[in-house]
Amino acid sequence: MLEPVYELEDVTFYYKKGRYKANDGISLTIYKGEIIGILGPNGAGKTTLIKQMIGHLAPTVGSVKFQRQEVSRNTKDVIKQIAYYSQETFALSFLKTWEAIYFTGRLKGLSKKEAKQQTDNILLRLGMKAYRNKLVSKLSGGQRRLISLGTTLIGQASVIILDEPTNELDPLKRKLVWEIIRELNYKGTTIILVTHNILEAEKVVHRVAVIDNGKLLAIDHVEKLKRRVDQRMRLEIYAHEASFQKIQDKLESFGKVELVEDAKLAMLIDKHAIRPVIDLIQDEALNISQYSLLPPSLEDVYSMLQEQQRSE
Ligand SMILES: Nc1ncnc2c1ncn2[C@@H]1O[C@H](COP(=O)(O)OP(=O)(O)OP(=O)(O)O)[C@@H](O)[C@H]1O
Repeated sequence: MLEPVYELEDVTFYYKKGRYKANDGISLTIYKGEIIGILGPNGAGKTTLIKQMIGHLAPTVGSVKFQRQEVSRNTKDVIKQIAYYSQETFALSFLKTWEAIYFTGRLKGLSKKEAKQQTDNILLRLGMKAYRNKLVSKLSGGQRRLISLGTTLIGQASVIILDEPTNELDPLKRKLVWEIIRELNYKGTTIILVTHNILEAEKVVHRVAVIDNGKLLAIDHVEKLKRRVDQRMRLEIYAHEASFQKIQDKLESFGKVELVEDAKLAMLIDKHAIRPVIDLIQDEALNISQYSLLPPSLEDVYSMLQEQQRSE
């Protein structure tokens, strides 16, 4: 039986004395032991939603329950059971790295011995043992984010909310953080993950909630969401920037062509349109250096949902 951890019903939140609606009728359930990704563009309302889940904000309308308790009425109790990693500047910069983690553990109620043991393990796991006596203020931005993550990990909460945990990290450290997230989940921790890094998150999350304009556009398992676009393929085209416009004009009638990286365009095409599209891009005048056809990704689902919402 799936056990609900969070139950959100019709959550609506207004900023600026009721003039700005940041969350609009969001209903969803988060279950014990899952990794759920909350995806959405800047300003979609993700952080506002999370703030209501940890009791920093109370919903204007609707209800947010954590293990059947209304969060806004039991915030002290609820907050003890959750660890939250935010994007905000790390407040403990005046401490040494081990102190920042250790004292957070003590504040969470750990004994001296337990806090010390967990601090040592966390520093080791984060690859930060060599920096244990360095002031947090003297660390690089990425290292500081790791220590901030360390303060989230100490205390071993059963529910962890991570807001952009891989921001500012180099590829190796990002990989480490995804590994740690998987390990925590393997041990039973429920993980709620807010991220823009869809490509990386796709490999880790079980379910995804897509939010845009304050509204929940979809919530489902990654594979089920992908089935919504499985009659299509993703075409990636590498070309010189000077040819982008020509390529976009030529392929316009088959779908939206997006610039995804410096020299890369991508589009979703119906399976029956593959042959005519491939014929078109053979044109030497387009200066295409390489192209590939791939199965659709979570990113494609995400773009499709946004497009659908905007055209409604
Ligand atoms: N304190 C505030 N006062 C007024 N409006 C706010 C406040 N905080 C956020 N907003 C507005 O509410 C909307 C949702 O913001 P929110 O921070 O929840 O989005 P987000 O999805 O977390 O964005 P990002 O990915 O950029 O962090 C935005 O349009 C934002 O401008």
